[in-house]
Amino acid sequence: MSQKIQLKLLDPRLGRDYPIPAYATEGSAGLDLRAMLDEPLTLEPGATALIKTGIAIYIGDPGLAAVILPRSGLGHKHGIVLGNLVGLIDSDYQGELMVSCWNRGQTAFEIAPGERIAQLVLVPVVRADFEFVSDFVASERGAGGFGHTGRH
Ligand SMILES: O=c1ccn([C@H]2C[C@H](O)[C@@H](COP(=O)(O)OP(=O)(O)OP(=O)(O)O)O2)c(=O)[nH]1
Ligand SMILES: [Mg+2]
Repeated sequence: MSQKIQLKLLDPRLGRDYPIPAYATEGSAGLDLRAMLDEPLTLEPGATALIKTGIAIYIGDPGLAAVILPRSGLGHKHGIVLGNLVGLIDSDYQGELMVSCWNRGQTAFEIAPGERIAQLVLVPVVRADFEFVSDFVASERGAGGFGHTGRH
């Protein structure tokens, strides 16, 4: 399924020096986001940096949102994940998409200008229309959680 989403290119290097945002394959769920840095950035172990992506999107529909997720190769091999673990992009956000890059690894990692550092996934959203009650109809689980059903 696809959906028209407005996108602004905020950095002139996109479409000139680096490809404009595009899905890598027909089946890709994620759209890679690039680090619009002016020079290489070394992320020391444990360090976090907020990195511009050079793009803004306006989702516009409250029934949709986007999430920013780590790229698996960077996360698994180099420890480069997100400082907020997952980024949530509200449907009414119109600012530049920012990526909080966190080096959770043991070695420094250099991010090159234009490098693909994370990915954006559009997701459906169901917003709650709360009905305030004082009791719930009993369920099988009740209030049991956090390992209540055992390990194996
Ligand atoms: O990784 C991220 C996470 C968020 N955002 C933008 C889009 C999102 O709609 C907005 C607010 O994010 P969130 O609600 O998660 O942050 P907050 O700390 O609650 O800020 P706010 O008070 O602005 O809602 O920041 C990003 O660009 N990148
Ligand atoms: Mg918020």
